[in-house]
Parts: sequence; structure tokens; C-alpha cells
Amino acid sequence: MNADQPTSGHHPTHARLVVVHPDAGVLAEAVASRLVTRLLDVQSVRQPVHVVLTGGTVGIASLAALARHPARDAVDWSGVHVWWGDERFLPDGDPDRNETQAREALLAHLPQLPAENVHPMPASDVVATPEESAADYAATLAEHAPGDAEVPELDVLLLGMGPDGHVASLFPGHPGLDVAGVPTAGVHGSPKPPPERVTLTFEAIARARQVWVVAAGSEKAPAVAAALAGAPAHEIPAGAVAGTERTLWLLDAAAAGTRDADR
Ligand SMILES: O=C1O[C@H](COP(=O)(O)O)[C@@H](O)[C@H](O)[C@H]1O
Repeated sequence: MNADQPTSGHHPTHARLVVVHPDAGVLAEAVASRLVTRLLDVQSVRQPVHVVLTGGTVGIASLAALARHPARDAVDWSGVHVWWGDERFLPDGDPDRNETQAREALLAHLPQLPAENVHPMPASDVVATPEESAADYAATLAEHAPGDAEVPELDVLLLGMGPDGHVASLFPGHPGLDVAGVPTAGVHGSPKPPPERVTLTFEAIARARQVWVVAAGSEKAPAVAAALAGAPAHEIPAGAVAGTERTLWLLDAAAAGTRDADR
């Protein structure tokens, strides 16, 4: 696979752009740079900007890179809304929550970002079930959506990808893959701990203007190859995500399969 190689798959109606970086460290820095540019570009034409964060190794490393990016403060953070693509259903402040990790890596370093612009999925000490958390989150999304829409104009939506090809908390073969008509779903029996989670649905993800799948490491290479080759959504959920304007696959060489093993 070559850097900047456009690919087409079974689901997206437009080309997917695959960009390959030498290693996970460079990938995280590059994702941070792209985020700064994307936020600045959007802010030059409209406010507010809505960004959807991911958990996972590269996702959190990218947020840490953004926190130390020299152009970080060129962004008007007071006009940014922060959402999550999925969450582990755990108590508020639990170190395994994607929210906790994102706050530590980035959000705590952005004094300009209003607290009310940060929209975490409700935690397990706030609501009783993943379904209740999902329903509350759907209501919050709708509050910020234009007109009768269910979700805001999501300018960029980040997705990490597991070695099994899951994105957000949409796992291969799981019932959450078939949830329709709502933007969020509760998840039980996740193969990756913790078992209870909350996720955006495929439908909500498909409303985003730009979807960026970020992945690093040779253990991800088979799923990356399968997704880009058009594997069914129930086998490799990552292959079924696309933005309305742009879909980027941001990889390191190991995940792209252009290097045999991680350095
Ligand atoms: O559990 C999760 O895992 C994925 C990917 O994580 P990684 O460590 O393999 O990069 C992540 O995208 C998702 O948000 C998270 O909840």
C-alpha cells in the first residue's frame, strides 16, 4: 500500500484516502497536525466546530500530541464542542474511561475550552445502564443538532480500530452493528474489557463530514487490509465507516502492512 493511495470499498460512495506514516509516534504527531488544520479550516467558515474523540492507543497519543502542538492555541477553543464516539461504561473518573484519558491528555490543557462544550457519555455512577447512558447521550446530541436532525454537524470524527476491526464500540458480530433509527446504543458483552460500553451507531458515524480511522501496529494489519478490501461490516466494522465529505485512513507502516514487524 502506498502513501496517499486512494482506495474504494463496498460501502463508501467516495474514495478513501490512505496515508501511511513511518511509525506510531509520527502518526500521532501527524494526526495532531491534521486536527489543528481541520479545526482552523472549519473555524474560518463557521462556528461552532464539533469534534468527536476516540479512545485507544493512537487516539489518546494523538490528543497528547495536540496538547503540545505549537499551533494549538491558534484554535479558538471557546468555539469547539467535544464529543466521544464510544465510552467504556465505568464510573466517572475511572482511568479506563476514554473521557478520563482524553481529559488528561488534552482537555485539561485547554483553559479556553468551556466545560459546557465537553460532552462525555454518562458514566456508570450517574446512570444505571449502558442503554440509559446511550439515551441521555442521544438527547444531548439532538440538543446541539440543527433543526430536526439527531446529531450536530460533526466536522471530524476520530475512530481508533482494534485488531478485530472494531471501531467505536461496534464489535464484529455484535447486535450493536444492526441498531438503526437512533444515534447511540448500549453495548453488553464486549470482547474487549470492560464488557459494558456505549457507542455511536453506524448511522450517527455516517453523518460526520470527515471520518478518520487511526491505527498503528502490525497486529492491526490484517483488519486494515480486510477493511480496505471491502470485508462485510459484520466481520470488520471498520470497513463500513465513511464520512459524508471525506474518509481518511491514517496508519503507521506496520498497520498498513508495509513493514513486517513493529520497530
Ligand atoms: O476499546 C477501545 O478500543 C479502540 C481501539 O483501541 P487501540 O488501543 O487498539 O487503539 C478504540 O478506538 C475505542 O475508542 C476504545 O473504546
